[in-house]
Amino acid sequence: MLHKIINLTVRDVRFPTSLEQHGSDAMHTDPDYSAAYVVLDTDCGLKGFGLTFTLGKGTEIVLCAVKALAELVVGKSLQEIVSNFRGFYRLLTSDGQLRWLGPEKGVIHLATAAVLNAVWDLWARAEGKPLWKLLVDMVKDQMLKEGYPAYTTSCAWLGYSDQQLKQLCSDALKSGWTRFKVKVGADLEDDIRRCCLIRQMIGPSSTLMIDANQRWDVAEAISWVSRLAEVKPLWIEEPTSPDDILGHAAISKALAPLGIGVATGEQCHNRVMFKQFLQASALQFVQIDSCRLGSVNENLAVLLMAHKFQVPVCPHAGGVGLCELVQHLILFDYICVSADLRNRMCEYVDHLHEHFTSPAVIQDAHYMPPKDPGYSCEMLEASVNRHEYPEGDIWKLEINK
Ligand SMILES: C[C@H](O)[C@@H](O)CC(=O)C(=O)O
Ligand SMILES: [Mg+2]
Repeated sequence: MLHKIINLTVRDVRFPTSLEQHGSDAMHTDPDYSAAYVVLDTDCGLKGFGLTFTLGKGTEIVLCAVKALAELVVGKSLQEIVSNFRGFYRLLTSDGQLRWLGPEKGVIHLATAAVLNAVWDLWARAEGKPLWKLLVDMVKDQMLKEGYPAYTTSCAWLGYSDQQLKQLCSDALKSGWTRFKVKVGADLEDDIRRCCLIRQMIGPSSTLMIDANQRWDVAEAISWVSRLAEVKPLWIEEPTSPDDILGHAAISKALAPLGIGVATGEQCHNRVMFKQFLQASALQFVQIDSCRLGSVNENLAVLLMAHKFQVPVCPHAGGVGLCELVQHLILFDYICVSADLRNRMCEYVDHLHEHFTSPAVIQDAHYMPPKDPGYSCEMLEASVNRHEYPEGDIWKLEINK
C-alpha cells in the first residue's frame, strides 16, 4: 500500500502549567507546556501524528510555519518519501524561499520537526512497529534483502594472462560485478597495460583498486602509482612494508591530490598498529583480516577505532575461508557501528568455498548474510581428509608426481 498523504492538520494545544510553576527555570519562569500538533491523513485511513514542543505564546507562529510546509508533504505517498528520505528532508529544509526563515533553526525548524515526526510516526504505524524497532530493523532488513557490497579480486591475479584477464572480467561484468581489484607491482609497463585493459572493459563508472603486496619502498610507491593514476584507482593497497606507518602516511599525502587512497591491513598485526596508522592518517581504507588479528575480539576494537576516525573499513578476504569469516564482521560493522556504505565493500575471491559447510553466498556482487549458526569456519570432513598435509590424497598425488 502506498499510503498517499491527503491532508495535514495542525493544532495549537496548550497546557496551563505556569499556573503551578511546573517546568519553570531561571529563564523560562512561566512556561505553559504546549505543542504544535500535526496529524497526517492518508487515503487508506492510516494517520500519522507528530508534534513539536513550545512554551505557550508563539505556538500560533509555529502553526503558520507548519502550514507553509504542508504543500511539500500533502500529495506525496509514504513510499515516495521513505524511498528517498534524505531527499525529502532536504526538500523540507532547503525550500528556496522558506529556508530564508532559518535555515534549519528557529520557528521553521520546529515546524519541520513536527511535520517529520508525523511522517516517521506514519511510517512506523504502516510497518506495524514502534519507531525504535523500525530504526533497528531498517539496516538489518536492508542487509537481508540486498546484502553487503563486495568487490572481486578474482579477475586479475598477477600471474593471469591478458586473455584470462579479459575472459574473467567479461564474465564478472555479466554477473553484476562493478568493483575490481588488480594486482600490480612487478613490472610497471605490464601494470599500465593490464590496468588500462581492465579499466577499458569495466568503464569509467566502475571502481578499480590496485594491490602491490608491499613490493615497493616509499618513493618508488609514489612514482609507480602516479604512473597508474590515469586508470583512476580508488586505492593502492599495501604499497610498502606493512610496518612502515610513517611511510604509508607519506604515500597517502603524496597520492591524495591524485584522488588515490592508501589501503592496508591484511598484514597489520595488531590493534596498536591500526591505532597508529589511524592517528598518523596513514591509511584511508582499513582492511581488517579475520584471521591475522586476534579473532573477533581484536577486530571489534579495530572496527570501533576506524569508526572514531571515520575511515571506511573494507575487509581483506583473499585467502581460504577469509570470505566466510569476515562477512560476519562487516555485517556487524554496518548494523551496529558505521551504518554507512559509502566507499565500503568487502573483498571476495572466488576460490575454495566448496570446502566449507556454510560457504559465503554472493548475489549480484553482494554478500548475502549467512543464516547458519556459527562463524562459518567448518570445513567438510572429506575436504579436510583429502587436503591434510602430507597424508591427504591430494598431497600424496602431488608428492608422487
Ligand atoms: C597471497 C594472497 O593471495 C594475497 O595476494 C591476497 C591479497 O593481497 C588480497 O586479497 O588483497
Ligand atoms: Mg591485498
